Amino acid sequence: MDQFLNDLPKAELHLHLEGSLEPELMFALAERNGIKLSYSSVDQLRQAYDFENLQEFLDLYYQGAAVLQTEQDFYDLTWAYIERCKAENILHIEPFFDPQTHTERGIPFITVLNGISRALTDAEVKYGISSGLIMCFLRHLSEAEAFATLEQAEPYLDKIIGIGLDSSEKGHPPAKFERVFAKAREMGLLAVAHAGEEGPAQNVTDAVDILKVDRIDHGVRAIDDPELIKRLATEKIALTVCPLSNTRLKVFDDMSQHNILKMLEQGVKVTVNSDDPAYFGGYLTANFIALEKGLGMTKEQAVQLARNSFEYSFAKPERKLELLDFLDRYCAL
Ligand code: HPA
Ligand SMILES: [Zn+2]
Repeated sequence: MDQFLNDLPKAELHLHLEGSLEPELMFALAERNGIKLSYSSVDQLRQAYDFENLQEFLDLYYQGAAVLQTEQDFYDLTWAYIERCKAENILHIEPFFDPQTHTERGIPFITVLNGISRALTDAEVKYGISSGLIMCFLRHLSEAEAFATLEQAEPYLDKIIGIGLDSSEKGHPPAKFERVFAKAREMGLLAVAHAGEEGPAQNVTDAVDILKVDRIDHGVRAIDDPELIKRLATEKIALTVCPLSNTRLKVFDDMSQHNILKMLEQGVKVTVNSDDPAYFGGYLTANFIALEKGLGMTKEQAVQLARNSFEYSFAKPERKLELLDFLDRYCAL
């Protein structure tokens, strides 16, 4: 089954590039850039990845991102993730990046964007992996700062397909970003938002009604509102669920408690994703394997989850058909 899940053609729709920064690369970049880390070794750093909640993770995640300085650093970060995609038969990706994490430290927006998008172009040319890049606003920062970030992105909209909303959900509800999401949608960008990860089901409803998102990131707390679950299913508003992230951040005590398969049975368009794999103990295949081990996910359910990842991706219609065809042919083997 592990090999079947690894080779299963799939897309990843919820992956923070900064969250794919492995400790080894963090140390290498720190050395390259003459930065002193507050951990003495890769092992010591890994041991610190023991989180009680989202905020404890975010504190380390922002600290780690400080080693990213040059365009080449952002290229190397992105390329390391693409090599994992190649190894796991991930054929389409829609990764997130957090420009404000970098611009706040004085790294120019264009340095970040160029490094990432050059790697995404190489992924297409070298491996045929298609992609769409999503720029996230940090919700603990102000609306004005989100507007300033959107303005910085404006000359480069050919390199960005959509906007997202991440960071601390508690205390920063979707409504805070209503106007900036409206502006971004007017500019032709698609929209997603983290909602219902640590926050209530109401945040999922508000992300749909107020931010008018095309997809919800996490969304697992929607289960608390049966009417919302029905609505997500009938309106085909997909959720990008991240099982290992949810157990590592104690959204669920144990994988056996996870509700992804329950939502799948209820007709919700759920997908599997890794979120921040360098911090949460595994990439996309590891998340599928965790569902098999912890929840008894069947092959048929795995295929449906992979199918959803293509169907609810933002890939162009021709590419979507091609991706679904890869999946059909794999299943016919
Ligand atoms: O899971 C997450 N939630 C919110 N913000 C994040 N930024 C990276 N990962 C996450
Ligand atoms: Zn996330």
